[in-house]
Amino acid sequence: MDKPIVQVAAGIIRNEFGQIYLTQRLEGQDFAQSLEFPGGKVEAGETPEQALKRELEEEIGIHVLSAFPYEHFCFDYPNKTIAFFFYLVEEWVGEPFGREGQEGFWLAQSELDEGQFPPANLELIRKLKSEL
Ligand SMILES: Nc1nc2c([nH]c(=O)n2[C@@H]2O[C@H](COP(=O)(O)OP(=O)(O)OP(=O)(O)O)[C@@H](O)[C@H]2O)c(=O)[nH]1
Ligand SMILES: [Mg+2]
Repeated sequence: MDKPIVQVAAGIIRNEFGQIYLTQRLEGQDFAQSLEFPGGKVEAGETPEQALKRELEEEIGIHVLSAFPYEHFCFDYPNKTIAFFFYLVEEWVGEPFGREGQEGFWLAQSELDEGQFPPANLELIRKLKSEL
């Protein structure tokens, strides 16, 4: 059987100090405990940008004012293929926090460590670090 293709929209939320807001995936989720860029699955009838805005409200309680496409790629996991839409978010209202009980924190872009993220994030983290 063909693997399902899931679309995921996530935000690279960067503040005026060049820090990025990350959250830790919860116990019971896939890749529990690994770090992630907040976001989630695009639902039927949504554009990736609409999904991004909804997910960032739900997961970290911010209202996104503008988001720019940063990277789009597909990654094959054993059980599914994920089509990722990563956005750079530098304008929002509210202070992000782990609204679903997950840990959240700011980290300097230079301190990102690809080893702490799911494998799909490898090239993205390298790109973010290479741009400094
Ligand atoms: N949000 C996010 N998901 C990622 C990243 N990297 C990565 O491999 N993923 C994978 O992409 C999928 C995202 O789905 P999710 O679990 O966040 O979906 P969701 O928020 O809609 O949650 P739900 O399905 O529990 O309601 C997961 O399989 C997750 O492991 C990332 O940086 N951010
Ligand atoms: Mg999510």
